[in-house]
Amino acid sequence: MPATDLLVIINPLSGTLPLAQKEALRTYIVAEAQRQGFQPEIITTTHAGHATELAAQAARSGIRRVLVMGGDGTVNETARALRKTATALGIIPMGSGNGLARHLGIPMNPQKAIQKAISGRPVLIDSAELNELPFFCTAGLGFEAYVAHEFAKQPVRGLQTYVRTTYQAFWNYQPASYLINNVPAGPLFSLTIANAAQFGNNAWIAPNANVSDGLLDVCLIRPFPGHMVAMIGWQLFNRTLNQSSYWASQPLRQATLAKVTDDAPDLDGPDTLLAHADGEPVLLPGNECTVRVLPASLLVLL
Ligand SMILES: Nc1ncnc2c1ncn2[C@@H]1O[C@H](COP(=O)(O)OP(=O)(O)OP(=O)(O)O)[C@@H](O)[C@H]1O
Repeated sequence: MPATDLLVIINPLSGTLPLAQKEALRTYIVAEAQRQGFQPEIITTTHAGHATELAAQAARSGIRRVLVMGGDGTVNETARALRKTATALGIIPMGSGNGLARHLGIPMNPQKAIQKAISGRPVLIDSAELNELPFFCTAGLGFEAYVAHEFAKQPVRGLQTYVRTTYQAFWNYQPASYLINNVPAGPLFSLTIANAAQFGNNAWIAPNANVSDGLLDVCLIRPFPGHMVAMIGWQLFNRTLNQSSYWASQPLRQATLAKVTDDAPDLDGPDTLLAHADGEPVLLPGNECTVRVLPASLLVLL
C-alpha cells in the first residue's frame, strides 16, 4: 500500500457539530482526498498536545499536507509543529472563534474548507511567540487575558458562555498600567499582540494586521467610560476600531511588555501575568514578557 501523503488531525471535542455530521465529514475528506490523488490518513486526537506530536511526526516523515479539523487551540497545537518545515497546514475550522481561519478567508463551510485544504496552494505566513509559546493569530494581556482565564473555568463552552463570561468579566475588571519596550503606555483596558487581525468570530482587534508583513501589530485599548461600550463593540465587529480614540497600534518585530506593579488591586496575582495565546489562557511568571515575530515561518494551504 502506498505511504500516506496527507494527514488529517481531528479533535473530536472541538465545536458543537453532532457526532453523525463529524463522521460524515470524515468520509467526505477521504473521498475528496482520494479523488485528488492523495492517500489520506485520519487520526483523532486522544489528549491535549496530541496534535503537536502527530504533526511533528508527519513533518519528519516528509508528509507535505497536514489538515487539522478543530478550533483555534487545536490549530495552534498542529501549526506549532509545522513551523519552519516544508509541510503545509490546511485548516478545517470547527471551533467557536476560528480567528486564523477567518482572517485567511478560509470558508466556514466544512466541505468548502476541506476542498481548499486538499487542493490549495502553500503560502508562507508569519507566526509569533509570547515568551517561548507559539501563537499564530493573537496573544494578549489585560481584559482579554482575564476573559480567557474566566472562560476556561466554565463547565460549558460555546459562544453563549463566552458572551456571558465577557459581560461578567467587564464589571469585575481593573485595568493595570503597562510599559511597552520600557515606555509607559499608561493604564490599559487591553494589550493585544496581533499576527492576524481578529480574535475570532470576526472581532477585528487589529484591523490592519497582515500575517505576511514580518511584523506584529501591538494594539492597545485605553480604559473607556461605560457609555462607550456599544460604540467600541460595534467598531470591533465592523473592523473600524482604528477610528476609535481609545485604540492605538504600533507595528513591531519584537517587544517587551511589562506590567507596572504598584497598581492596586491586581487581578493577575503577585508576580504572575495573566495572558492568552490564541485564546488559550496562560499564566506567565513575573511581571514581564516578550513577544517576537517569526517571519515567513509557516506554510498554509490557501
Ligand atoms: N482528545 C482530546 N481530549 C481532550 N482535550 C483535547 C483532545 N484533543 C485536543 N484537545 C485539546 O482541546 C483544546 C481545545 O480544542 P479546540 O480549541 O480545538 O476546540 P474548541 O475549544 O471547541 O474551540 P474554540 O477554542 O474555538 O472554542 C485544545 O487546545 C487541545 O489541547
